[in-house]
Amino acid sequence: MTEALQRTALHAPPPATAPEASVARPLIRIEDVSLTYGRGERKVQALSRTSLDVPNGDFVALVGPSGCGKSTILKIVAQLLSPSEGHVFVAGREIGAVDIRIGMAFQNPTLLPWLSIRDNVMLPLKISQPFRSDWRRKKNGEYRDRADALLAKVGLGGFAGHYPWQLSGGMQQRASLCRALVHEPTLLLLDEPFGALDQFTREELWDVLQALWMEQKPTVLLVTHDLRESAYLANRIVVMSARPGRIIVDETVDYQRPRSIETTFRSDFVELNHRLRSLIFEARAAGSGAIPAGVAA
Ligand SMILES: Nc1ncnc2c1ncn2[C@@H]1O[C@H](COP(=O)(O)OP(=O)(O)OP(=O)(O)O)[C@@H](O)[C@H]1O
Repeated sequence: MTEALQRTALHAPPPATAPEASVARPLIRIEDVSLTYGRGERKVQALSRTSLDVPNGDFVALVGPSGCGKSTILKIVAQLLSPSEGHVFVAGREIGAVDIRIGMAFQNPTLLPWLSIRDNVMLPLKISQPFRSDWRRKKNGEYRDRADALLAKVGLGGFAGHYPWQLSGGMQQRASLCRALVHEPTLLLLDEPFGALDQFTREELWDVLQALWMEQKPTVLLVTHDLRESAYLANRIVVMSARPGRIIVDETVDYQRPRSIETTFRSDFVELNHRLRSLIFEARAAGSGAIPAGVAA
């Protein structure tokens, strides 16, 4: 077993039969989930018996080799895809049985070009309950104030009336974070939200996201290729094997918050990054879903 692997906590999901009263129920439980895209010769197995528990308010980063199924996990949790096998539970009930508010942000800010930044940010209030019922009554008052307050928090106070094309990529991504959080979601799904930004803008947005998370405390699943980003932002970093992906390592990150760029210069932060890097390197080399040498099944 490599030193990197020996030092890393292994993921061990609690048994499905654990008595509810004695175990804090996770907000999200992914249990033995497999997913295969397509059929016949075009079949691609993206996930293989993946299990993950995410407690309410946790901040979990998913990292792993390209194509290992990270975005597929987000899509399953967002109910855009159904698992081929296994189960997903939300607040203890099969996914779909409970309505929870979800916020999402992607690498591409996906703002609607014909709407102002404020109107883009207010969209979730227009389309999701319980806000939708009050849309007509509150859109020019409470909802507008809520969007403006959030925009001010991320440094876009003077840009509410601008259109997306009048903003830089980093500013658009700030607006997209506001849109993901304006309806105070229980669950925030982030798929490489800063992947297209330069390093300095990206680091600024880590701070923005950290501050918003500390204030609202949504449960976050963040997919990222940036290991520094995962260690800066998350409470836990979950490492996946190469496709078909499964979780091979679940590492706790307990740096005090708020973290700052100075945190990233600490020797233990740098060491953690090296360790994650070598894990992913080994997972890539193992390929075909094989578990890197030394990692217990
Ligand atoms: N709609 C689809 N149809 C067929 N195969 C798909 C589809 N979506 C994803 N895949 C395949 O499933 C595997 C997992 O894809 P996924 O996007 O979840 O990986 P990922 O870990 O997020 O990748 P990356 O890090 O490169 O963004 C990949 O091999 C991908 O090619």
